[in-house]
Amino acid sequence: MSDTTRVAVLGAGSWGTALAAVLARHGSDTCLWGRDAAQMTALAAAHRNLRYLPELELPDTLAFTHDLSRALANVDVVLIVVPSHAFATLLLQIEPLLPAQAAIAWATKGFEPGTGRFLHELVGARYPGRPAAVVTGPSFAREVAQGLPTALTVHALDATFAQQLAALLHGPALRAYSGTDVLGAELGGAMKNVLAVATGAADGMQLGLNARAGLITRGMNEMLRLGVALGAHAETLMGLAGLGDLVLTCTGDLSRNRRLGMALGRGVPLAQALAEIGQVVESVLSAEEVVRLAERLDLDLPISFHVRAVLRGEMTPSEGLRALLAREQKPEYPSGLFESR
Ligand SMILES: NC(=O)C1=CN([C@@H]2O[C@H](COP(=O)(O)OP(=O)(O)OC[C@H]3O[C@@H](n4cnc5c(N)ncnc54)[C@H](OP(=O)(O)O)[C@@H]3O)[C@@H](O)[C@H]2O)C=CC1
Ligand SMILES: O=C(CO)COP(=O)(O)O
Repeated sequence: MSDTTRVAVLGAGSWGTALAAVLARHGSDTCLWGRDAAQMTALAAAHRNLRYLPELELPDTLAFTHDLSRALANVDVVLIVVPSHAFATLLLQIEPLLPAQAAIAWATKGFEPGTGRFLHELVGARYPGRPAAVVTGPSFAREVAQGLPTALTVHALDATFAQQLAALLHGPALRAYSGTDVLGAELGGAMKNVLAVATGAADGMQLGLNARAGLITRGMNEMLRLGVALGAHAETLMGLAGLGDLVLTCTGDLSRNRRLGMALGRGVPLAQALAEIGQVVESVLSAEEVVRLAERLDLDLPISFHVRAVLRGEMTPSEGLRALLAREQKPEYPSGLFESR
């Protein structure tokens, strides 16, 4: 990459806006793209994202556009931050516009809906051989926007690219680590959203702190079981991309997935809870894909399974909880660490 890296951030929601501001502040030549022309004009005029992140004053050096070809002209790196349901379509849209050498990164947490495919699989299939990286870790956009200390991690098969992208993000209040376990990093970020619905629901039902800790720990076990079976490295899942983000999302009320669980636990219908949150809540789609992957591998992931059932409206949170508590008594690790069924 040249001295000043040109980055296009695609997706002008809360996380795309926060990441674009960080990149611009830390010296990258950054352009933020959003699909809504009126919103992008308003953003450029106010130098704030009044809809998604009103508290953040955006740096003067950040450019804005709703024109994809303008956003992608001569870029070194494209960073995709749209919700997972929009990811595949956007990959298709950028194909004719992306410079041949540009690297592809994403901070989206989720899967391709309906297939269980990871986002790196979509990127790899469409752009074989390109440097590709996922940016993940425990990071509420609002806290990053406020300049509060945050640790992120960037994983790419190409360690040099992971390190280069981490260096672009890294700054006084943002520690960016790097690694090469793309699958593990993606799985952690997607699965913690599903597990946060469970802890949120328990908290919404006022089941206490013991229940919360039990669900987080047994949820971590599910993440490890599925991750290791898929080929993830356990240490990735025990790090920022897994445990770190699981703890944040299961305990932090800024989490939309936790808030969804809390609302469901209080008896609020799903549609009403989603409307009140008013932003993307990835667990609704990810729960389907986590269970799909587990079934493919013949793994029993009871918390994830019951979250999916509650999100499908097949059972209430209290029925889900009763079913979890009624499971047979057994050793904590029946067939060795991370391999229990
Ligand atoms: N917010 C956070 O703290 C973090 C979020 N993430 C992840 O980042 C991803 C994006 O989340 P976040 O920014 O929070 O979501 P928000 O709900 O804040 O914003 C979603 C953004 O995506 C845009 N969008 C929706 N559909 C499309 C589409 N089809 N094409 C283009 N743009 C689209 C929306 O545009 P419009 O306004 O026009 O609808 C909006 O700008 C998610 O996968 C999330 O899990 C990861 C880490 C932290
Ligand atoms: O991924 C996040 C923090 O790391 C944001 O979590 P929510 O999507 O639940 O708000």
